[in-house]
Amino acid sequence: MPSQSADLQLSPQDSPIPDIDSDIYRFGSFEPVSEAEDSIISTSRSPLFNLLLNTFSSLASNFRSFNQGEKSFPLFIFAIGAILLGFFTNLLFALFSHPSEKLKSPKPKLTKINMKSESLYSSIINMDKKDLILITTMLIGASTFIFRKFILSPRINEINPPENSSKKPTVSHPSPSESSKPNVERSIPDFMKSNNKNVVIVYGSQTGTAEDLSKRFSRSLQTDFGAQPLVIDPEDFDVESLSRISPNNILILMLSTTGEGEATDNMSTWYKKLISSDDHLEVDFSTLQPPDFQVPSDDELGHDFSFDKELPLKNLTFSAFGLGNTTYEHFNSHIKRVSSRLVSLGATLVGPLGLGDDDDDIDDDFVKWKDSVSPFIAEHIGSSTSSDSSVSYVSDWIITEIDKNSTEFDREKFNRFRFSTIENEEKLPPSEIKVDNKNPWSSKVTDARQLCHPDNERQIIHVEFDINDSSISYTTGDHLAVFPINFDLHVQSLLDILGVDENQVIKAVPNPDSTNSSSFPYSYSTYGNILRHYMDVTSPISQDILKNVLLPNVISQPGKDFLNNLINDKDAYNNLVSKPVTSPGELLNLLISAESESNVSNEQRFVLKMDVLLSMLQRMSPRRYSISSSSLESPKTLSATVVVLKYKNVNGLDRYGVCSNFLNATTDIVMRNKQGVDPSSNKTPFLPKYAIHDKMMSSSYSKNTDLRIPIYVIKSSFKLPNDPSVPVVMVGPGTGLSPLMGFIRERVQMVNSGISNVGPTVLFFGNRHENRDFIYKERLIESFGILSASNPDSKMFTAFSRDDPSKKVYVQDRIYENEEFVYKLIFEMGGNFYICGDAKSMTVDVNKALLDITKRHCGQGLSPTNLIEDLKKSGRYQEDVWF
Ligand SMILES: Cc1cc2nc3c(=O)[nH]c(=O)nc-3n(C[C@H](O)[C@H](O)[C@H](O)COP(=O)(O)O)c2cc1C
Repeated sequence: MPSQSADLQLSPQDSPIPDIDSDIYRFGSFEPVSEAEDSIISTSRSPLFNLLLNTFSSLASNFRSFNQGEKSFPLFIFAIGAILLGFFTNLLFALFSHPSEKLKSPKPKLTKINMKSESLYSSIINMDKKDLILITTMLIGASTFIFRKFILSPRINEINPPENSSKKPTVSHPSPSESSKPNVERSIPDFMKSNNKNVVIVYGSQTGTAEDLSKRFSRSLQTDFGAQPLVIDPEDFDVESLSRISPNNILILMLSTTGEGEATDNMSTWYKKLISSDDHLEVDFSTLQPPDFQVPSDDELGHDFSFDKELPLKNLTFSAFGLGNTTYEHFNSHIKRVSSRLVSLGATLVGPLGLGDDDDDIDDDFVKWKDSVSPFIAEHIGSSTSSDSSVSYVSDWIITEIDKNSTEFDREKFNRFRFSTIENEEKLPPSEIKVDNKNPWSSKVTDARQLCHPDNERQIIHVEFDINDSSISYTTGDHLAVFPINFDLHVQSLLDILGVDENQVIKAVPNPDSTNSSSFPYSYSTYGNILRHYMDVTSPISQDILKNVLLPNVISQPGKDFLNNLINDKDAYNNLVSKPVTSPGELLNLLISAESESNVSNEQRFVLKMDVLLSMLQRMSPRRYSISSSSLESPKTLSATVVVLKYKNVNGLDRYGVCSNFLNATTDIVMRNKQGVDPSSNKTPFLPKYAIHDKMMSSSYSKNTDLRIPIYVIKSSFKLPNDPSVPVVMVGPGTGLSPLMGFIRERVQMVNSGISNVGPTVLFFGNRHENRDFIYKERLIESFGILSASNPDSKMFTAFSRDDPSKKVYVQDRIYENEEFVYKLIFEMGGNFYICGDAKSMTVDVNKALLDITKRHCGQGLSPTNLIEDLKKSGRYQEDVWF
């Protein structure tokens, strides 16, 4: 793969690692400075002044490095202790080691002091009481200022543990506004003004849904109401500029909730500034300090408006839609809190607050909200309705075919297998490259193998990534996000409809008239690569995109009729598109067939252009998996355990999960690269076909070429207890075993490293057949051998549901069989309980089992529901589940 070759030459040792030990030595013991420095310092300042200055600067520098995550909390406390110790030792040493001098010397006259030779003692002795009081006050004052965060808000560390932030690499994006100075490039009103926009849509999205809905909403506001919307990522703009948005314009928030009721990563800076509280779920806004909002200039406000410091968002009007899932405890809490906060700062909410539920039909929730809120928005901005709107379709992209031999062609920017949004990233050392969803790291796949018997109904695979050459770090229980490559079937059908050569170089730049402000990572690519790597060519196209993008590009009446039927009749759309999960290529072929059947003339026939196609498709979104390795055991390698998704749709056609099948295809490549054997020679070829698989398996391709896949890590709160002696009871059937495998290996590692008090580790694992899909069998047996030797209460219970057709057993049955043991570990010994896997049936059944056994064993006077509630509140009940 043509990526990162230069970066890979760098070993982690090449990266600038802060020298922690020397920091402590230097600050704590006042290591002598060089002669040159010495002369400058000693001729200009007294030793006491230097001591104070050094102490303050050491305190400040340590605090800065801790705050930026370069230093862990224990190290930081240690360093501070050493500095203060150094300060007082120097002070006491100076006073007590010169008793004779103290006795002998009368107070020297100030005019006689030779600064170069003045001792610390003499500079102290020269002070009168007032000086001492002044200096002591300064020291206390400065320390209070430096540690104000801890003094005023002692729980800040618990929310943002420095351990996590310490793993953050140096950020190479332009940082969000650190001062309240308006930065024109990061100012929403300035950007709106220069682009002539009157609606700004801000999306907070973790996996792309909110981003996609924002773009759809923007297009429909443009087409239906002649609005001039702009879709932005909050990471690129300053929240402080909201106060300057023109009262005649409108802000629309489209925010999804993630984690346990948390803000998405791209909203985290805005969120922290708006709701800077240690308890993000229950906040009394009146006690919060608002962000340092920018003061609008007179010409930014009409004569009816004024700026009010107490209500800095008084001139702001906004609408809001949240994306959430009712199965989560804190349903849509992100949008609810941000909206209430804006209102508390004076902003006005127009239309209903939309609360989309991903557990049901979030698309439907969005469409209903959009239809109800759009007239309010149009009225606020004084826009016309579609009938007299002149706007129809505006492409998001301007696409130009480029001759590879022309001077316009920039080879440096061509076809990088990288999603990077960072300029000149390849010139930076890997340790300085921040890895996140906008900037994943193409990580080397070091292992990929199938875990189930080849005849099993479904395959589960183990994939391992090497993160040694990147700034990625993880802790056990975190999640891995993977960007897949599309399989050939849908890519090829789109290339055929476009009628282009997939290797033709093209330049794709965002259309300045479009509402979409994002761009491809590199502007030069090929038709084939854009469709393979960057776009979602599998998910069905929504009704409003059919209406706003495709319909305006269809000329023939039969073509329009075909589309209008899908746009206006929800049942027709469901039957033809959503239920069969019809891909964009399949749908376009149906349109083309409809025209052919009606004998539409060649001039009238639909012709697909790349810019129209790109405006129709969603961006490729990363797929999220629980990490199945332990960071204690393998900090530089992480693994995922993935079930390969294949099924037949309502019409009996094959449907494939894009990422799981892609990862499955890598098992061949890895096996060939590792063992030099060609595994596909003796088995039926993989379906669906991936070009990368065929290319890397072809005889002309070097076996030494690394297979690299773009990934990043998402922090999770699914964690083992800090105290290793706490018992853990874990339930994880199927791939639910994934994060629990990481937990088990972590505890094995603890035992192996000599920790003698590792508490009981109990696993309930289940699958269909013991001899076909008992994944990680040998590893589990080995692990529980070690764990039970260290603690006899460490046990593994298995349930294989289809081995005995007369009696199906599931994990919850094993829990009932061992209910006393489970109750004792959780409620009598204060253990943690973990569930991982399918959120619908399995989680419900296991929760019922937990409640039942609690009822039976808790005894009179105790409420089983309260006990379970307490378990949840104290963080001892944790779920990592998927839908
Ligand atoms: C790991 C994870 C955590 C989530 N946590 C919550 C939550 O606490 N509350 C909620 O209402 N929805 C929660 N959701 C549901 C998402 O908000 C919902 O699926 C949304 O459509 C995702 O939008 P996005 O793709 O723009 O990030 C969570 C989803 C995931 C994957």
